[in-house]
Amino acid sequence: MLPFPTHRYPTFQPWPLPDRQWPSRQQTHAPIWLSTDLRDGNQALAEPLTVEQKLHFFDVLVQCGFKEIEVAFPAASQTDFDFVRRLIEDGRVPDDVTLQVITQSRVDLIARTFDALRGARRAIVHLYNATAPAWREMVFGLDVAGVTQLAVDGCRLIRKHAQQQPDTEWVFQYSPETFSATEAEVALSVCTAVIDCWGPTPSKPMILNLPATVEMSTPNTYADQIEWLSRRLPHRDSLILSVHPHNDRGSAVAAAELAMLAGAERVEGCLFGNGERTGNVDLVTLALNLYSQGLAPGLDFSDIDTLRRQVEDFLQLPVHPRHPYAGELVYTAFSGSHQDAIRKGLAQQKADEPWRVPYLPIDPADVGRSYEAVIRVNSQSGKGGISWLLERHYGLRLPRAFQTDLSHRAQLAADSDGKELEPIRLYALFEAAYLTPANNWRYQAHSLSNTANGAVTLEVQLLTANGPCTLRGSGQGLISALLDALPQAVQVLDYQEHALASGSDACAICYVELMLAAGKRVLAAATDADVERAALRAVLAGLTTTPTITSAEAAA
Ligand SMILES: CC(=O)SCCNC(=O)CCNC(=O)[C@H](O)C(C)(C)COP(=O)(O)OP(=O)(O)OC[C@H]1O[C@@H](n2cnc3c(N)ncnc32)[C@H](O)[C@@H]1OP(=O)(O)O
Ligand SMILES: CC(C)C(=O)C(=O)O
Repeated sequence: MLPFPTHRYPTFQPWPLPDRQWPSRQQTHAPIWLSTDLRDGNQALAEPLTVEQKLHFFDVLVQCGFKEIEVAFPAASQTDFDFVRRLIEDGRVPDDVTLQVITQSRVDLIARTFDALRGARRAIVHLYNATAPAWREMVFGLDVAGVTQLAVDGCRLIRKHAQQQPDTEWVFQYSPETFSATEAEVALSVCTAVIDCWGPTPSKPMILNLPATVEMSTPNTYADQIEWLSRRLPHRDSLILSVHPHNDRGSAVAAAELAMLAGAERVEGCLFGNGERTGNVDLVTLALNLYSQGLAPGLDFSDIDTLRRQVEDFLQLPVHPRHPYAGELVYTAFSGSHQDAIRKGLAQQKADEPWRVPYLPIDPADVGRSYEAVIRVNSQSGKGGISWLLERHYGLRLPRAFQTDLSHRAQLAADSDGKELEPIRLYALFEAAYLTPANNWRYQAHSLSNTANGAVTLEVQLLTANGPCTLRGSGQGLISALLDALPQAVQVLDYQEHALASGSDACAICYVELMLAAGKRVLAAATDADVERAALRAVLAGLTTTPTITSAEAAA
């Protein structure tokens, strides 16, 4: 890289718009969407789609709810031409969907474009030519008047062909390609010439599409360009102002959003941001950004995973795991404090109230994602996430001391495994630490009877290494009777129980935190179909099991 890149990359000069209005506007509705997956997206593939693939992709786009779909550059290849014919001849275009095709301003290409569209109910013919200085000088060898003439000639020719096929409802679209790199006055004069040539009316508007063919500047600068032009264009009420942002600087979505505030009524882009170089603007992100602000996007992405897989399959390109809304990892929290907040948020979120769950911009369920994927555990995770997973998958509602203790065990396991801990692994850690007594004697049976003074007496049969043995005690309840029966001094610091999901053999779980002799704190648990047995077995399991918590952990 150059130490001083000033001369190689001159700073982009914004168009002058000191009284810009767009920063204080708010988006109130979705734009008209145009999917150019089958044209701009397709032209960016190493292996462009076949007719069959395009047909399938077209159906997917229709299912998403697109009403305008740029399906081809029909004059570019036989495949594109045949595809347009198949759509029309096989009657595959729903009545509320309009086909769009693109052409350069060349006599033969325009003629072939109209041949491809013969018999279409309604079609948008999209004419483009670049207008920015580098393209004028290096590509066309033309001055401003020359590129203006190229556009006007194309417009006239399109009108002539349209008149020859009067059964189709024609819509004209013009793009000053490289608009955002064009000088303000040049963009205005070329667009004005084309508008005057076509003669749109409010009832028969034309589409004026203003591409950021190469993203040249910050999104606010693009928005200024859109507002600057929008205010000066003739016949503004007869124009549908459209934008077509590319993502060279990684800010195409922001550029489209600000452009809409600045007056754009229509957005052209691709699913998941496919397209030339760094891609076209991602329509999924744009639409779901609107959705997350309470605006109906008019596109349906309620099964985002299926859509993502379909598109990956068509394009043979992966969608990044962190792609907004659609990536495999975007509804997943690994880090402890995020997991804790999400778990608390999900527990408190009510179905019919505004979405407030921390760290999740939308409810994953709205796009068909499951809650299971929200929290995953690795060495960066804390007790909140671990508890949430054990609750989701095994119905365990861990008391706080267990959460803290198990999270330390999980940290050690994650460090030594060197990978994510699945719920089954977490349960195994829980089982080994608290459910599996490390002592060599086992509960066999018990009997509990009430005494006249409201107390209870308890008899517990154990099987020890030396044979059967019976413990006897009495107290105000089951646990105090058991403590009375035990030969050693034991204190129960915490006792909690809850029912487990029906259908399992074990229908209750008891958790105990015990204080043994010499200040040793122990955690133990037991599951059982009978809650009394679960309680007794939990305390008995704790007497010699290894799980201990340090005083620092206990304080936490
Ligand atoms: C930004 C965009 O995405 S615009 C859309 C771009 N999409 C595509 O190009 C995909 C399909 N294109 C193609 O298959 C081919 O380019 C074709 C079939 C359209 C044309 O092919 P060819 O004529 O063989 O060649 P090629 O593309 O190299 O032609 C460039 C010529 O077109 C001219 N040209 C480029 N754009 C335009 C335009 N909008 N209007 C008129 N002429 C144009 C160039 O100046 C150049 O002219 P020259 O040959 O006199 O120097
Ligand atoms: C022709 C236009 C709309 C285009 O594809 C672009 O500028 O990227």
